[in-house]
Amino acid sequence: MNIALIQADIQIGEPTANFQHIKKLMETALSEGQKPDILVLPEMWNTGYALERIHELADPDGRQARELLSSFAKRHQVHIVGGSVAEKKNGQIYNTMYVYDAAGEQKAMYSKIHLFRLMDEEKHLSAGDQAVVFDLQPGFTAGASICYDVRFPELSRTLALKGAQVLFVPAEWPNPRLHHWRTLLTARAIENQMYVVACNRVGTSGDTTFFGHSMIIDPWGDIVVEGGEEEGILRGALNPALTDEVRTRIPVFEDRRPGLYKLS
Ligand SMILES: O=C(O)CCC(=O)C(=O)O
Repeated sequence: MNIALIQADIQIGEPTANFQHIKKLMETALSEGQKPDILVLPEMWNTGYALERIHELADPDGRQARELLSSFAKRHQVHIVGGSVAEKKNGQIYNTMYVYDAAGEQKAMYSKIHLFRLMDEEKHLSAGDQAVVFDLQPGFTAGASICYDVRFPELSRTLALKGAQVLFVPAEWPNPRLHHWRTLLTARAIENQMYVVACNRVGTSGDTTFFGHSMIIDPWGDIVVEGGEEEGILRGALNPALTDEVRTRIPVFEDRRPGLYKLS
């Protein structure tokens, strides 16, 4: 399965410009190079972290994002793991991922479970309350997570136990924590013997800079591809058989001792 990661710059508080920009980058991903089976977008690509104005800027019921992703997926027959957008639902704001299949049907929806206090997310957003997996193709299951979620091994392990063979991680992960980004993503891949597909933004918002370094890591922990710090499309491929191969070689899931992992 060929994947294209859209490592985009995002303009803070400018949803109209961001919608146009993301659409253009998705078109570029399809018009250049090998046609991808899956497009992946970064976190909060509609508004950026314009949290002070998020009630006014967020997409009501994610309608505009869903319309774009669904019609684009159908027209170009490509799966889209739609990063995440600020979505307004019942008066609350969520950081929500939508996933579409190549027929333009919504396959999954996931709202970020762990809100990032260092950026005051919890003051402005509401947290999701469900761990979500979805099938990319029959027999190849994916797990959803967003940015800060990757610091919680409990979530990725739960997704792996629910069948995930690949973990998607759209992000707005800034400097100076490149070391954490690389290490945590690699650890999640190795410990769960799954692909990790992480799409980070680039550019600057106020005095925060985002370093990109989107990456695909295989179930053995090797980096398949890693981006630089510029905007662009990053391409790589997933081999669904590799997860089973690695899990057979070192049978971590058979060797777990869940009965001993309790606090009391
Ligand atoms: O955990 C981190 O260092 C970055 C997390 C983050 O920026 C986010 O969740 O938006």
